[in-house]
Amino acid sequence: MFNDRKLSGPEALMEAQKIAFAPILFQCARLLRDYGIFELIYKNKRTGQSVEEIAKALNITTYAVQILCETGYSMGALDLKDEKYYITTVGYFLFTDEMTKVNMDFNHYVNYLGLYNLDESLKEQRPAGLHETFSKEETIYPILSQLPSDAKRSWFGFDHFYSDATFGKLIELMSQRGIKTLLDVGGNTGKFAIGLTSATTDTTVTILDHPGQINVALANAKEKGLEGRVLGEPMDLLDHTVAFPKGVDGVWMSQFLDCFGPNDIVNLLKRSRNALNDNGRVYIVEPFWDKSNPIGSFCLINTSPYFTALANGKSKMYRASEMEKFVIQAGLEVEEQISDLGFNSTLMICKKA
Ligand SMILES: C[S@@+](CC[C@H](N)C(=O)[O-])C[C@H]1O[C@@H](n2cnc3c(N)ncnc32)[C@H](O)[C@@H]1O
Repeated sequence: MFNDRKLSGPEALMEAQKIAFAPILFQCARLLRDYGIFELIYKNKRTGQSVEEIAKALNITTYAVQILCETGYSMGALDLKDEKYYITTVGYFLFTDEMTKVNMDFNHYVNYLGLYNLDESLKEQRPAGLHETFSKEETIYPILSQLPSDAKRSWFGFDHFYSDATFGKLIELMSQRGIKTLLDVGGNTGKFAIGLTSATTDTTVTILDHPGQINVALANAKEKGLEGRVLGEPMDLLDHTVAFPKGVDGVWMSQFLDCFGPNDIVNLLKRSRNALNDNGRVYIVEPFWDKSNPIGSFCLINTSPYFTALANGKSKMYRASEMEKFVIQAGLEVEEQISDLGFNSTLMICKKA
């Protein structure tokens, strides 16, 4: 998928340099965006902008403009002709594309410093980057709502960008299934629970998550007049001795199982199976990277090291074929798979085997 084009030796060596200098390109691209340089050059796309014009318009030094624009030129985001900078399509996407923006913010504010500790994280199977930057907790999840404001905004921005893109279609699908009782495991700030209960008259959704997230979800539900239909049970979902509430029509897990390693996934699926009534189903929503387009696969594969260094040291973005094995190990079987939901997501509907 990624290596179809044959490169000449010099082209391959240039690609290798882009990787070797990736952190520098990344930081310069971010500041070209955040200082408004890309936008200014775009607005003056016919005439181009000199270093002096950019420095004057944005009230920054000519030295800063030179440093950032020269790196911008080297990465293919800017063109330089007759001492004037012009924006390229890559530069245009770097400051206008929403996916690029959430990825960049997530990588800067959440991942950048902690990724320095990827080595120990991999060897010691713990999020050493989290421990060096934000918290000594075992995983990032209990402290999500206490992260520094930029990190918190970027984490939730990243999470919501990818799940919001699927929720419209998923709510439409799920509201037609006649579900009365649903557990939303890892329901986060309640976006799906609120969406589904708003689209139906008799569905009740119980969110299982850390207390910080449940409090936010219940407050959000109350604001929409949905108290009593969106409920919450705070729990540490990694404590596999605690059963989920039983006799439900469905267990919903959206962008949740990728937060765990294989053993925990199988245990969570077993507990989900035990919660179902006879006709109940487990609904898994994941952006599997083997079911995605090349841009989606690239983003998903490169999200995995965040799980290693910052989130928990054990999990990753999975392939659908890996998840199918976990489903079988938990005594379930895949009844139906619906792909191409929003941003490369797949809904896997599972019943008791
Ligand atoms: C990536 S978010 C997914 C949120 C939401 N389902 C969505 O589709 O956007 C994972 C959620 O799982 C929760 N979570 C992860 N590990 C947990 C644990 N051990 N106990 C309780 N909640 C946990 C997190 O707090 C977070 O709300």
